[in-house]
Amino acid sequence: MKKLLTIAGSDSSGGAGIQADLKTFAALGTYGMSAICALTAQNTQGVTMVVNTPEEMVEAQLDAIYSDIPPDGVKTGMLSTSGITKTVASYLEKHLASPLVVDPVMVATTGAVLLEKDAIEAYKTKLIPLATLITPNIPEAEVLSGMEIHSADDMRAAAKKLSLLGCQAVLVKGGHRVEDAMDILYDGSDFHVYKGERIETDNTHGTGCTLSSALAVMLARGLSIADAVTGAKKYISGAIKRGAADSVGHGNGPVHHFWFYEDKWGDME
Ligand SMILES: Nc1ncnc2c1ncn2[C@@H]1O[C@H](COP(=O)(O)OP(=O)(O)O)[C@@H](O)[C@H]1O
Ligand SMILES: Cc1ncc(COP(=O)(O)O)c(N)n1
Repeated sequence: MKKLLTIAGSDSSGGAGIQADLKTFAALGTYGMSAICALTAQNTQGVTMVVNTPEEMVEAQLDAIYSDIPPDGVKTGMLSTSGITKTVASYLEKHLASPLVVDPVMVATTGAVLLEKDAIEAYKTKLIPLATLITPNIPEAEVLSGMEIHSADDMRAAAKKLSLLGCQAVLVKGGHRVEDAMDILYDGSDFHVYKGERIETDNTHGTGCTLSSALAVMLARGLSIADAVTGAKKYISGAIKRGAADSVGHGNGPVHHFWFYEDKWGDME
């Protein structure tokens, strides 16, 4: 059994962050672990409070995990501050022995800021160079690359530019483009285009977290980066479709993970 680690923030409403990551790991048949970098008081309508984890506690969680259960795959999500981003990067630089997916979470679907501005430099110089794959959405790719993205060609150019930061591959996610849900991967030599059917729904809370967790699972299982994206995209599309059919909360509802085994177990109502 593969063992997966998420280094991210907690979402009290269970739709994004650590909770989405652990649900994804479980649904895909792996053992999930977590190092919590921030607590958010959050629901489908917004974030009302954030408490950051002390940096020594972030390191203590990582030590507890790595000294006993070294993970086969790792993902990072909300790291909140420059200090936490640097702590995670310097720990992984010494201990990482598996694929790493970096989801550079900056803003929640509901609009709340989840990363302090001065952490961008630490992402670019310390964390991203360690990554197998980074998964910015369009606004995040704009911040990290310093260029505006209006077209698929711009997505390609940004992906190529971001790969120069030293990661192996870049997936620019197109969920924020109104007309489609097309993602573009640059794997260091070639571009791969993943065309998704756009599902009409506001229930997209947790899409990025879920996709990056599924990617970490696929990479831990030894798939190529291009095949890992195909697999993870299939998982997130199913989860968005199921979330669209069964709303939770009063705002941007979450995606649902039980679609993956619903045929077998039913929805247990
Ligand atoms: N309405 C949608 N229909 C289909 N796929 C979507 C939709 N919204 C997002 N996706 C897909 O979900 C994944 C996460 O993308 P995105 O929402 O852009 O990330 P983030 O949550 O980081 O903003 C991508 O593969 C994207 O194409
Ligand atoms: C703790 C936490 N981490 C990440 C996100 C981003 O979520 P999304 O997947 O919707 O971009 C979030 N809203 N909360």
